[in-house]
Amino acid sequence: MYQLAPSMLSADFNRLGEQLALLEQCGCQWLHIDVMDGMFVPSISFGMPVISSIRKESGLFFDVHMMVEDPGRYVEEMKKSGADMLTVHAEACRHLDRTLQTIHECGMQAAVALNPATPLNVLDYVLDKTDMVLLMTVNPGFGGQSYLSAMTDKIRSLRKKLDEAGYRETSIEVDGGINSETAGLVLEAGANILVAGSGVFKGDIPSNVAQFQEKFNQRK
Ligand SMILES: O=C(CO)[C@@H](O)[C@H](O)COP(=O)(O)O
Ligand SMILES: [Fe+2]
Repeated sequence: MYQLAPSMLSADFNRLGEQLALLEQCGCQWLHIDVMDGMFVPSISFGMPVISSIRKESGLFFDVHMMVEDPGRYVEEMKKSGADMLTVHAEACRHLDRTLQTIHECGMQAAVALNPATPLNVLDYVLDKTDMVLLMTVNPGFGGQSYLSAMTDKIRSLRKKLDEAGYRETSIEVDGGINSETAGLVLEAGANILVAGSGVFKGDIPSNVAQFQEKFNQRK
């Protein structure tokens, strides 16, 4: 399954409802929502009130990326706000296994995010509780950065690791610097969920989305 997950951080917040509706009209199914606390990453973005508000109108699958220290504190509230999947950073969790378990108990899908410099072996004992792994392909905190080329090998190694461990169904999401040029590289390496902020919202949204869909179609 391939999915484009447009990152709301790059949307025009004056026209948020309109732009989210347009994504659905273009055939998108996912929305990537970056929650930043000014501690785990330097920026502060948005939180529960914004998510609850867009949930009232949107049928998109809410893929919430928690760039927050100790994200286990917010699992229940995120569920109430309308999150479908909660992604927590391994670097931000003192008890990663427990946090993943709580996310499942609250009825959401659970994902683990890794910063570019974090090794894959932190996943070794939590794969049975992980529906998706998010590999950061830039350092987290800001949209509009360039793809780190060293991440292509990391994606490939993760796909191999998941295959060898019998987790062929686990998704690999990549986040940061993904556009119609880098999309081919990450798909070839084994990613199947592509987050794109500027790659979707900068310029003409329908034609940007169509370019990603074409890349997916070429691989089917
Ligand atoms: O999590 C983050 C940034 O920390 C991302 O989800 C960005 O929003 C991606 O933006 P682009 O690199 O695609 O512009
Ligand atoms: Fe993100």
